[in-house]
Amino acid sequence: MYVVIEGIDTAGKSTQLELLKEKLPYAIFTKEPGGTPLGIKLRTMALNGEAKSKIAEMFLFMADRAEHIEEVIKKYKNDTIISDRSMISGIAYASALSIDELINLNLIATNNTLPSHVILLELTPNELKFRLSQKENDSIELRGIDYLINIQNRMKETIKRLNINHIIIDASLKIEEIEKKIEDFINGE
Ligand SMILES: Nc1ncnc2c1ncn2[C@@H]1O[C@H](COP(=O)(O)OP(=O)(O)OP(=O)(O)O)[C@@H](O)[C@H]1O
Ligand SMILES: Cc1cn([C@H]2C[C@H](O)[C@@H](COP(=O)(O)O)O2)c(=O)[nH]c1=O
Repeated sequence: MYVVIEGIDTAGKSTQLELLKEKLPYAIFTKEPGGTPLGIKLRTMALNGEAKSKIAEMFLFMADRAEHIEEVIKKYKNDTIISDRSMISGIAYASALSIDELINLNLIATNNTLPSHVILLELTPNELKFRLSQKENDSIELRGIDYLINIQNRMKETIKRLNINHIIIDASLKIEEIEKKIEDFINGE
């Protein structure tokens, strides 16, 4: 089982992952970007805004993804893998290209490996504004509310086009309510 938790910055992914770690101690927890030794270096480059070209930035994330698929997802394919982000973020955030072009490029990077379960935490613009105001923002978060809400719409469109098994959860619900919905989805209920 290859489960991914998706959502724009501050949607609550880390909060839910911490709860899942307690519940599923046998699962492999991983993330993009930065789930491998090479990925840690690529993550720093991408998030520090070192690439001036949007296409170069996209390839930094895509190199991270290709390494992550090979070194983590394929290696543990018979286990329960839970990943913070996936190619869905890759396609949604790389808004310089069309979704169809990005699907093709990402299927090369992932060797056609798709998640079996996608959990998307969906934020309202107001809740996003509040949560961003409560933290120090990295170079991507500094792009603002409209940018991130557009990315969230692209995430929904990407999930639709890939036709993946998924659940969209209102990220403003109470933490325990979200936790229960995720648990039921993973357990196939
Ligand atoms: N259901 C919730 N209701 C209210 N606040 C929440 C909820 N879930 C998480 N938060 C708060 O929102 C903030 C962002 O949460 P978290 O770090 O889990 O998000 P994230 O999706 O992992 O963010 P990022 O992608 O930026 O790392 C934290 O302050 C967290 O406590
Ligand atoms: C996979 C991926 C991620 N991003 C962006 C999304 C976030 O702003 C950061 C990652 O930070 P997090 O705290 O680990 O969530 O990177 C992106 O732009 N492109 C991608 O492919």
